[in-house]
Amino acid sequence: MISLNQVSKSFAGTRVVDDVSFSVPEGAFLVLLGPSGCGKSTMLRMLAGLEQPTGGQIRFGDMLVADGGSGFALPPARRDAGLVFQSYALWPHMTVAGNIDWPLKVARLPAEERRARIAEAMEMLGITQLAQRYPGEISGGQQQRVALARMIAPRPKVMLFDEPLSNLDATLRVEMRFELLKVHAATGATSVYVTHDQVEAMTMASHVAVMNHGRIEQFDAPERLLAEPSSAFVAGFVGTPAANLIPIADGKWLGTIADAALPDIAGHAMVRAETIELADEAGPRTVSVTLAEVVPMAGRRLVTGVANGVRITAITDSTDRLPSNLRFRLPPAAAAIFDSEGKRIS
Ligand SMILES: Nc1ncnc2c1ncn2[C@@H]1O[C@H](COP(=O)(O)OP(=O)(O)OP(=O)(O)O)[C@@H](O)[C@H]1O
Repeated sequence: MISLNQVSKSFAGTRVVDDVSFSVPEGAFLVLLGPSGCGKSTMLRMLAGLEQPTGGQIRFGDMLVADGGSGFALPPARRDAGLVFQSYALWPHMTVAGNIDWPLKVARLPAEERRARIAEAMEMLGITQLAQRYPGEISGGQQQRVALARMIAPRPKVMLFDEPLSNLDATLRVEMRFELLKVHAATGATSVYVTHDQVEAMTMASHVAVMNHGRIEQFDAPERLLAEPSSAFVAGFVGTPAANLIPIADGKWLGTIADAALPDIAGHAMVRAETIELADEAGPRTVSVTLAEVVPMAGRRLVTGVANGVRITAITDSTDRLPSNLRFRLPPAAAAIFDSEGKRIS
């Protein structure tokens, strides 16, 4: 339903979005995931119509909304798209109901229809009892619910979210993820959600576009990013904990521990934390490490050690004794191999 064809964006000659193409079906929940500065907000702003691409086309269904080549851009108000930011941007002098009513007024809907839509949106976000309060009289989490209600009231076909939960505390953030998905499912809209938080992406998305330096590293279902990362960047960015990327050279782990199973190249081997064992004694594929940290996680422990300056994380049971001379035993085969440019080769 949303499709991008070779979309690029430059600011003063610097490309911040570089040749991006993908499409998602109607009703998808697409997450644009990547580190700060990778171009995800710029992508979202181009979808909203707040920025114009310098190259390529954006379509919502059959409707062309922007074409960098010809300079065509459908104005934001005619894209049937709603946008929610990190800052709630509510009108402080209007009540909750007034804020939600505002886009409906702008769209010149009849008063009765407006009243019904406000009630419906407040009901969906569980804020009916706040209708007559002012933004200054409600909490941050409630303000974000009002911002969401205001966005869905006009029933947009496309919902755009720019890190909408990052101002909320951790508990509220988890709760709001669920609320947001409920709203997404109830409206049937196609959503695009920007975040740098991979947990958010993994728990919410139907499709994820992992971005790095303005390009899409991988466009896939969340579980595929974990199971089959297409680059070292993706492997190191997703997962809790992310997989280890251990340098290899000349068929040796860390350039020092020979292993016939390793290819004779310089690059990185992906090794999942749960496949590393703790060892008391030296043996095949064991690496001496200096203990760096031990972190409890869901009844188990993440044990991180450093070997040759490389941090390696293993998962152990909480009851396992940590050897005084800590060693990690690497698995017989790496889960993936990446070349020196980070491209997956096996
Ligand atoms: N209006 C602008 N003029 C010039 N450069 C810009 C403009 N907007 C964004 N940029 C640059 O484009 C790059 C991508 O920015 P963008 O905000 O899209 O990244 P992001 O991935 O959303 O990062 P963050 O998570 O920090 O918001 C950055 O280097 C940024 O400085």
